[in-house]
Amino acid sequence: MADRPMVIITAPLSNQALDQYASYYPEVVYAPQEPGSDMLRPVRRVATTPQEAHIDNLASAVSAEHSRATFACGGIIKIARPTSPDSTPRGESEVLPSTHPVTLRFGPDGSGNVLSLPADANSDAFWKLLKACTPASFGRDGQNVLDENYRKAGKLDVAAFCSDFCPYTTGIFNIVNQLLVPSLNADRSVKAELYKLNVYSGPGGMFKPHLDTPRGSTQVGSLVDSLPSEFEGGSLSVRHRGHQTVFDWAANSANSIQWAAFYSDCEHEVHEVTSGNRVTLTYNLFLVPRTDLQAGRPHGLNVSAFPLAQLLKQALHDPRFMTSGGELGIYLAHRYPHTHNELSKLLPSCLKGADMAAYEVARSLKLAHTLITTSEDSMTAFADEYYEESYEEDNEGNLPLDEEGEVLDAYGTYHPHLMTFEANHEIIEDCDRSKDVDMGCVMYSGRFMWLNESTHTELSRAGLRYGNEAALSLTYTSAALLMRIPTTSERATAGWLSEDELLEVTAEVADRRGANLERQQQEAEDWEEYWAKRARAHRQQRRMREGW
Ligand SMILES: O=C(O)CCC(=O)C(=O)O
Ligand SMILES: [Fe+2]
Repeated sequence: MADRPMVIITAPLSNQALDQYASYYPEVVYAPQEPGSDMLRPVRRVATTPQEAHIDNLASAVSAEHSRATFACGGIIKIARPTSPDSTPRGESEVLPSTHPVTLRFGPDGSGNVLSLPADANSDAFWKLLKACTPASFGRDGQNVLDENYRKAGKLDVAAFCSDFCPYTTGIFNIVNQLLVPSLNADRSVKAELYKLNVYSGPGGMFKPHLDTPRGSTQVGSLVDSLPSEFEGGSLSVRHRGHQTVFDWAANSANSIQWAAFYSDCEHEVHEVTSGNRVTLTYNLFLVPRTDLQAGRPHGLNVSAFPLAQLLKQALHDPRFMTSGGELGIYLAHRYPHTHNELSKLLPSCLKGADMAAYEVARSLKLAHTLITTSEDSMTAFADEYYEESYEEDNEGNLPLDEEGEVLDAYGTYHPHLMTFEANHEIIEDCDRSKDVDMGCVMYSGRFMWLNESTHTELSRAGLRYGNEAALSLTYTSAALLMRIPTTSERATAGWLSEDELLEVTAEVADRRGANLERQQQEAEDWEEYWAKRARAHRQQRRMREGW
């Protein structure tokens, strides 16, 4: 096949699949998928054509954006105690921000009792707080459950307490805003809404791995403030795409407020509190329109300065890049809450970090683009149904299929969303191309190239089942951005290429096609056999993973 399938980065390969694969791509370098794993994956392919060089460059720009993406941040604010200046070393108090002790009022009407933290854990006021708390439930399989093996904590709902601690005045909020909402799009900001007071008491207080249940489509994250109250243990681990940040607050717990903020799609857990009381305020972080813009103030980022934008531009100018057009795909770094079939409504306004950067790049280059869901859970049922009805007739053979008609990529890996994508295409067949983006669908062109891998299926499995509240109608989904790359002739019309460049590449392609026809046929047969084998292995893996 002269046109080798152009999918560049995808799921790991098993050793078994390697031999066959290597005969087609001898230039690939393989490395273990993770330390100790016997699964290997291609990590570097030496580009042999201009087309491959563009794809390599774009892929590394995407991975750089993703790895830089900040998913959690945190800090400390000392409690200044004017009555006992010695409790805070001099030099330190000058450098670190400080605040006053925190006053809590709680009780049925939020005002019956008063507790000022820090306080003696054996004091009456402290005991009253512990007594006022009720056991904290969490969401499991759509139900609110109390299970002390999964979460052992007390809680006060927001209506049952008030406090004079404010994340806005202490500066926490500004940091969260700067770090978690990149200033790409100057008309957005984040707002914190107080959610609960929790007490994790030692020994035993903890909350096992979970994702915070999204409480609205604009929720982007959570903020936890640990109030001054001494405890041991109780560290908070936050994970995202194989990276982990641990917030260990025990050492400074007695006399400071310590905080952490993280994106909603980060799995996190509170490790066991071994002694003392870990008292926290939790806030939900929502995206809101920014209101502090000043007329004439420069805002917004120059998107064309992104490496991805520059490289993509170069590629579009090159007549040898994706000659017959296609879809360039980027799996998003974050997951987003959405209701079924409503992804396009909620996104892109909620896109975060690297995802937003990629989206803005597509937009600024005026490439048709869309966001598709890639979560198996929500979409396979739809895809299967579609397949039953009409997939076979509609498929032109552009994508490799296994014996069951599942869509595979060039490495034989099953991508459920490709099927979904087909289905979308069918449904919007008659619609106006210019409306594709609004409708959340894209014309199917038969060519997909992925610039990165989807890692979400492996990560945060707990998040699918455990939330901090029973899930309502919202769930998290993995998603991908697809950009439609125009064919060379479309690019010539749009001014990306000159007529001469176009003629040159058209002649080149015609020559190559003629000379290689016979070899193409042989290779196509080999590929078909390879895909069928790979699909069998993949299905077996899936069955094993899902315990069929
Ligand atoms: O207390 C913490 O550090 C985190 C609590 C938490 O994950 C939650 O309330 O959902
Ligand atoms: Fe949580």
